[in-house]
Order: sequence, then structure tokens, then C-alpha cells
Amino acid sequence: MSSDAVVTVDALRVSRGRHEVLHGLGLSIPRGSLTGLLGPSGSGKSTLMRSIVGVQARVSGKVLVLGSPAGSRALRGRVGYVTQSASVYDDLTVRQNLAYFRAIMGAPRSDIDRALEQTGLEAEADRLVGSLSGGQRNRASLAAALLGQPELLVLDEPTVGLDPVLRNDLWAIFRELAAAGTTLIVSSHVMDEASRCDRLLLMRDGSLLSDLSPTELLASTGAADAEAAFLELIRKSDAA
Ligand SMILES: Nc1ncnc2c1ncn2[C@@H]1O[C@H](COP(=O)(O)OP(=O)(O)OP(=O)(O)O)[C@@H](O)[C@H]1O
Repeated sequence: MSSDAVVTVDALRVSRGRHEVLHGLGLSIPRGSLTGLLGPSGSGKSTLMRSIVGVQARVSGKVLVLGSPAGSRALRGRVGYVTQSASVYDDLTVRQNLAYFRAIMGAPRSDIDRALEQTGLEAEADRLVGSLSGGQRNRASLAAALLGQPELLVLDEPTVGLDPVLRNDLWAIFRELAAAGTTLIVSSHVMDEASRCDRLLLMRDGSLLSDLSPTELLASTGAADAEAAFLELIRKSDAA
């Protein structure tokens, strides 16, 4: 595994309820990459992300983030996480939300304007979050996660429910962040988002089916697009 890996996962097993839902995953995520975590609903994407962020219970195996065990104190402020449900308050403005989270984190005041600018929310800064559109609200959650300039951003289905234009806008922001050196892990079950990533982790039923670049994925399966490639990998793993 690369010594410059931001995340290293080895033999990761997780149980939720009465079932094991991740079955011994191993992977590494290089610094500055935009990694897509793709797979059907229930395949374990959120559980893997929660394990990387360090909020998942009943975890065995190794999850190292920036050289420290996932969730450890040393990682405070270095990892940003956006869950599927909005993490900002409806009855506060975007700026008030950011000011609140900034104060909790002890991040510099200048981070508020930087996060507004990075997410293109300057014009909405003084609007109540409850009055924003779905896309603007997602960007407000992302802005909160950008406070403190985290080195690793973990985004759980940030584009779900958005129209293609808004999805495109968000992916452009992810690209800019990666170009500036941030490592991103972005989950999705929309396969056409795969081509926007540097690397793709394809999950199914709590296991990793592949860990390839989009080009490698198409070349190795002979498929025309990510969706067909994924189906081909499922066919191969079922046959095996
Ligand atoms: N709180 C919970 N208690 C018990 N089992 C759970 C819990 N949350 C998730 N699971 C189970 O863990 C497995 C993985 O779920 P997970 O949410 O990680 O999948 P996912 O790929 O993120 O799905 P989605 O795309 O729908 O969010 C599923 O079988 C799910 O039913």
C-alpha cells in the first residue's frame, strides 16, 4: 500500500444489528484523490464511511486515517464528514450556521468566508437555511464540513435528489477541492457519476468488488460505461 495513503483499511469487519455488514475490507486511498464509493443501496457504503470517520460501533480490523486510528483525537479538525441528512440548522442563516460550527471547532474566523466562496454560497449567506433549495442546502452542509480546512472530506451521497445541473455544480466543487490537495471520498449509487472520479471503489453486499480508475474499470470489463462494468463484475463474482 502507498506510504502516502490518507486512508488505509485492512481486514475491516463491521456488525450492525444481528448481521455482519462489512466482510473484511482492505483498501487504501491516496492523498489528493477523488474517490467514488459506488454500490447499490444497502451494500455498505455508509458503514464504510462511518468506519473511516470513526463513528461506527462494533468494528474490527484496522482503519488508519492520516496515520492515526480512525476517530482518534489527533484527527479532530483534519477530517470533514457530511452525512446523508442535512447537518445544518434550518432556523439559522448560512452564515450563522458556519459561525456556530466554526466556534465549536476553534477554526479561524476567515474560514467562514472561504467556505462560502468555495461552495458558491456568498449570495445566500444571510438567508435562513430553511428557505434554501435542496442543492443550496447540500452546499451549506458542505461549507460547514470545509471549516478548519480538513485534509480528508467524507461525503455520503451529497448529490442525491439533485437535478443534473446541480449535481454537475457540486462535482465541479469536489474537483476544485481535490486539485487543491484535499482527499475526497464521495459515495453515490448513481453510476454515471463514476467517470468524474480518479478512483472507484465498487461495493456489493458488504464486500469490495473492485478498486480501479474509471479507465481501468472499463478496460478490465470491456464495458461501455460504469453501470455495464458494474453488472459485469457482479456476473463474474457470482460465477466465481
Ligand atoms: N442502524 C442499523 N442497524 C442494523 N442494520 C443496519 C443499520 N444501518 C444499516 N444497517 C444495515 O447495514 C447494511 C449496510 O447499510 P449501509 O447504510 O452502510 O448501506 P449503503 O450502501 O450506505 O446504503 P444506502 O445507499 O441506502 O445509504 C445494510 O444491510 C443495512 O440494512
